Amino acid sequence: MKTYNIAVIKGDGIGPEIVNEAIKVLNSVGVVENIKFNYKEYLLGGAAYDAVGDPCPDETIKGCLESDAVLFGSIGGYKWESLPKEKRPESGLLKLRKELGLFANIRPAIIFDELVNASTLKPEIIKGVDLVVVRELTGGIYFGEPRYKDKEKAYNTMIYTREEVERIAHVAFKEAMKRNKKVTSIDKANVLEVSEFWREIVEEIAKEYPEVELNHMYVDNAAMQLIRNPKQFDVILTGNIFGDILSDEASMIVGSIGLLPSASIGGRVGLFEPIHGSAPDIAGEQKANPIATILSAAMMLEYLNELNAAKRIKDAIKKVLALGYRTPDLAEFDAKEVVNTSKMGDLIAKYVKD
Ligand SMILES: NC(=O)C1=CN([C@@H]2O[C@H](COP(=O)(O)OP(=O)(O)OC[C@H]3O[C@@H](n4cnc5c(N)ncnc54)[C@H](O)[C@@H]3O)[C@@H](O)[C@H]2O)C=CC1
Ligand SMILES: CC(C)CC(=O)C(=O)O
Ligand SMILES: [Mg+2]
Repeated sequence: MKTYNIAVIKGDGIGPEIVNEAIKVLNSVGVVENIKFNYKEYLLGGAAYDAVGDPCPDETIKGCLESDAVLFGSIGGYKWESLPKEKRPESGLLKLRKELGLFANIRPAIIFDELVNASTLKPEIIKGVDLVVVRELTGGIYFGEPRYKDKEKAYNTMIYTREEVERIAHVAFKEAMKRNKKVTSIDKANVLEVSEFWREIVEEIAKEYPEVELNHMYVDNAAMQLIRNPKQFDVILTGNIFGDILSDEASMIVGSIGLLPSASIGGRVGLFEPIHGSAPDIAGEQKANPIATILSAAMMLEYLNELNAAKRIKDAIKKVLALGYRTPDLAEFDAKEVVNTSKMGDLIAKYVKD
């Protein structure tokens, strides 16, 4: 039997609800695939601030580094919005990503055939969508110095170094080599020097991957093209803020933000989390869709090279959707039965054994 030590960070808002379902599914698939998971919980975000006065305690960083992988829910909420920035949950998450060296965030947006009607876009536009956003995660404007705010002015700095662009470009081109060999690099090079620089370096790295077709797109056009014709994209390579925004947009192409998982890699240990936040508007109500987190657990299994177990989870999700079970976010799309967070987890945990 294989054993993995998993650092679990439930976080705030819907975080505990969705992570509980992912653990339920992992345990179920572990039984059939002979895998044991040892979970150890750590605090991050608002929960960590409330407990120890720090949104990213050293113990959490250390615990993650000592684990085989990290499973994370979400952080943030109204309660902590007026704290000084360094004490806010979001700062805790940014610090954790930086400390763990997780510079690459892989966010696949793949339509389930069972959900082709689950979009405001026409089925012919979205059927077959299979794209992945490769988002730079530890640089750009979220981290750039100087940053400043007073009553009269405020600013942030979008900065990328050569090394940062090179390494994320390699991740995107390698991803494209495993897929349809197309990279669209998204920037704002018509206005920003940092984007011009990004573009030049991406062009240089592209020479090492002659089989991959590279094109560039301005981010405003990309936001429109994602809706107009999402199937033109294979791998989207972009910076921290643009990737954050475009991946939330991409989630609505496939039906709901509650469906998109992610893997953050680049350091000694990978971290797996849904792309969405802590959804304080529905927290504690068992309304959240846990599929994004369960798919993140499947990405974690792929990272651990447990490919059969990962496939079982993805197949089980398809099966449950095909049977017409929907959480409230997808209730209006071919639902035979609307179920809560826990019931959705139960169903997926049941069908992973089939
Ligand atoms: N990685 C993380 O932990 C992230 C944390 N946040 C934080 O989360 C808090 C809320 O941020 P928002 O801008 O409202 O974004 P959000 O992603 O939490 O929620 C946006 C909307 O999507 C819905 N939603 C999100 N996840 C869902 C799910 N699994 N099932 C069904 N509906 C879902 C919410 O109910 C809400 O209406 C903030 O404090 C924000 O900073 C935001 C994004 C990422
Ligand atoms: C809350 C932020 C720190 C990040 C974010 O929105 C994301 O990673 O999707
Ligand atoms: Mg985001």
